[in-house]
Amino acid sequence: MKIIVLNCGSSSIKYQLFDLPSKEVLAKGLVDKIGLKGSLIKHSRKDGTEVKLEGEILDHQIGIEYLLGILISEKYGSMKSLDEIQAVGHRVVHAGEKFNGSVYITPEVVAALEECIDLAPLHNPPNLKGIYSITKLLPEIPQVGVFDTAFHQTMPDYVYLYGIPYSLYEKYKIRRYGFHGSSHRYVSQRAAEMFGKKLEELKIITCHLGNGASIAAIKNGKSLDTSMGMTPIEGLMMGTRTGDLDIGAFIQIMNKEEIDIAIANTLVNKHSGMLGVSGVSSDMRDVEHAAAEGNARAKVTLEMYYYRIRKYIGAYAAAMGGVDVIVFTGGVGENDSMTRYLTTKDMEFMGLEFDQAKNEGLRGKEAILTKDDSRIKVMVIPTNEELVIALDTYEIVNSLK
Ligand SMILES: Nc1ncnc2c1ncn2[C@@H]1O[C@H](COP(=O)(O)OP(=O)(O)O)[C@@H](O)[C@H]1O
Ligand SMILES: CC(=O)OP(=O)(O)O
Ligand SMILES: [Mg+2]
Repeated sequence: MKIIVLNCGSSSIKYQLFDLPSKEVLAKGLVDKIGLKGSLIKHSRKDGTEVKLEGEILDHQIGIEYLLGILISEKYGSMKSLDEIQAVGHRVVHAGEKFNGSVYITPEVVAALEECIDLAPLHNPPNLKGIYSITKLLPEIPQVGVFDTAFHQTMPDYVYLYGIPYSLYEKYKIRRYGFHGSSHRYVSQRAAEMFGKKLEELKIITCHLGNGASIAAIKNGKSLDTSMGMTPIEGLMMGTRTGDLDIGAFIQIMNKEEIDIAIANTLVNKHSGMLGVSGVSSDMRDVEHAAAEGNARAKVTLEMYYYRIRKYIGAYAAAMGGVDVIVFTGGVGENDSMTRYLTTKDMEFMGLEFDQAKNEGLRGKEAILTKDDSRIKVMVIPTNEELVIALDTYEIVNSLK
């Protein structure tokens, strides 16, 4: 069965064409700078054929028309006709309290996701544009929604409630939801396989460190807690997002700078985090480079970044009454040996014996980074959110038959 996986962001679409059940990726690519100057598609096929096409891509639907065109083109395509596509799976960031798993998309599901726009104003609108576009372009094809929030719906009420008047939760569903659920789910399952134990018997801390970053405490296979909250701003310091911030400080900033809600939102989402503190970049490699050249603000940015992760690891170990595995994933977690070392060193007191020889220089592949007799294992597991989406889509579409 051929399945397209779409991850529609505000100005980009990441896509992959899967063959299931073989799990083979037949093609993948990125439509970038949608609605901006210099929009383009980068596409690559299983056999290594690559192509970069520039064109006017004014909106998501045009972007999807382009990518479908490439998928069936004679020169770069992987299919003879669009009739070969049997399902489309979408990453949708926010599904509120309605869904604790992936679902077949119906008009009712679309309406429920539209209701979540206020909870994720930056993410849900482009995700929905992907669904609207496929509904128009391929109306007969079943679509499945795979939600970032779904995996964390197991969090108990004392974890997800904020200390605000309860009526605000009742009226507006203001509570913690958590994100990156497909990634936390995937790497925790892989960690159990690599450990050779059942997921239901393990206490796992998963650190998803990409541009957006979150940590989860997964006890007996269920998400107990995660660092992101109602929005993907809470928790770790990220590329451009603040992470945890005193609301009093935020009110002061709005007051002193005389900024409105829209600007304040941009400030905490796009101009903060590593970019805001360092003044250099939101990209870990650039900040590390600047720090190595002696840039003091870049150095303190890195220290802040590592420290927050350590603090959450300690908190989650206590919350779960112990930890068996700590997993690193996402662009930073998979590639950056310095981050892995500085966030887990000196933890012998809790039974973690880090092995720097195994860590140094390791990039983008599965590995265990602790000494063989270390009670707690530290692992690197490259995430694969697209595969999770493809597998869920496959299962749901098969169950419809
Ligand atoms: N070799 C590397 N060393 C350090 N950081 C890296 C490396 N490769 C990628 N990164 C970092 O990973 C981050 C992007 O993570 P990624 O998971 O790809 O992002 P996204 O959340 O957009 O999917 C960037 O901060 C980037 O600097
Ligand atoms: C929810 C979220 O933070 O997603 P991303 O990491 O893709 O920005
Ligand atoms: Mg990612």
